[in-house]
Amino acid sequence: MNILEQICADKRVEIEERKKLVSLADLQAQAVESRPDFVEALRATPMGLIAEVKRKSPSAGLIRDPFSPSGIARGYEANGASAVSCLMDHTYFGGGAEDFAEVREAIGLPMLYKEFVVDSWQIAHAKTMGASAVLLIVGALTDGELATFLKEIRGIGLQPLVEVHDKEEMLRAIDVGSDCIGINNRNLKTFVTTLDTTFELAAMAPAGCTLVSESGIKAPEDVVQLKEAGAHAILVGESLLRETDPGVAAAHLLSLI
Ligand SMILES: O=C(O)c1ccccc1NCC(=O)[C@H](O)[C@H](O)COP(=O)(O)O
Repeated sequence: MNILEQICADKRVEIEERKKLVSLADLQAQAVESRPDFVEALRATPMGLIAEVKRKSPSAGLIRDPFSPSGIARGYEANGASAVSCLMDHTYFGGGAEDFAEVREAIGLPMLYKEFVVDSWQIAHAKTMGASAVLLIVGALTDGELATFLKEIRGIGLQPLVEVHDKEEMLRAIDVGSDCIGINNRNLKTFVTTLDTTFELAAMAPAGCTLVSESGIKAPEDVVQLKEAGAHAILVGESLLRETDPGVAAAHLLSLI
């Protein structure tokens, strides 16, 4: 089993346990305020920045300690981020609902529910948490699951960010009608990370689609190259979180755009 399969297998068990405490119907019955538009925010500047809040990852290990989700997110907001991605997974990324709620309270930017979605429960949960967008990883889903989850996310007024890593996944994302596609430069099976993934796949994105380049983005020059390749936005975590002031690092990353 590769790491993505392992995370998703564990996630299915976790969600079954969580459903025993809060059912899908309970989540769907909760009244929720509408949240700011994620895609509109990404398209409002020459290069949208989705800045990530995560403590650790399987590829990088511990990234930042001590860790203040709200402090980091406020820094991102003050320094030009368009949206914040918050990791929901605790086991592998050290995140969770507490981090998401803390960030939600601290900032007004749209938030991405960055999770390994394998069950409709998570989509309803994203809405109750105040997310604007939900990640769907094509490599972790069947075509049927992808279509169902995409419809459910849109049906409750949220926006799907559909993540791909190769040509076949890009075609699957397009076939199902994705209009916001994230090209992950990291192979989630091997952890090999190269911006060439975006350079190779960007031209496949349909006209009108919002294109996000994800992972391994470190320097202002990377951002210029990704924009030239057709990316409208970038998703960045580790390179910001390893700096003393992640907000200032975010501003620097966008400094050549
Ligand atoms: O990053 C990992 O190790 C990882 C492993 C398995 C599944 C997902 C994983 N990462 C998710 C991401 O791709 C990143 O959190 C995101 O794109 C930001 O990447 P980076 O700027 O390189 O932190």
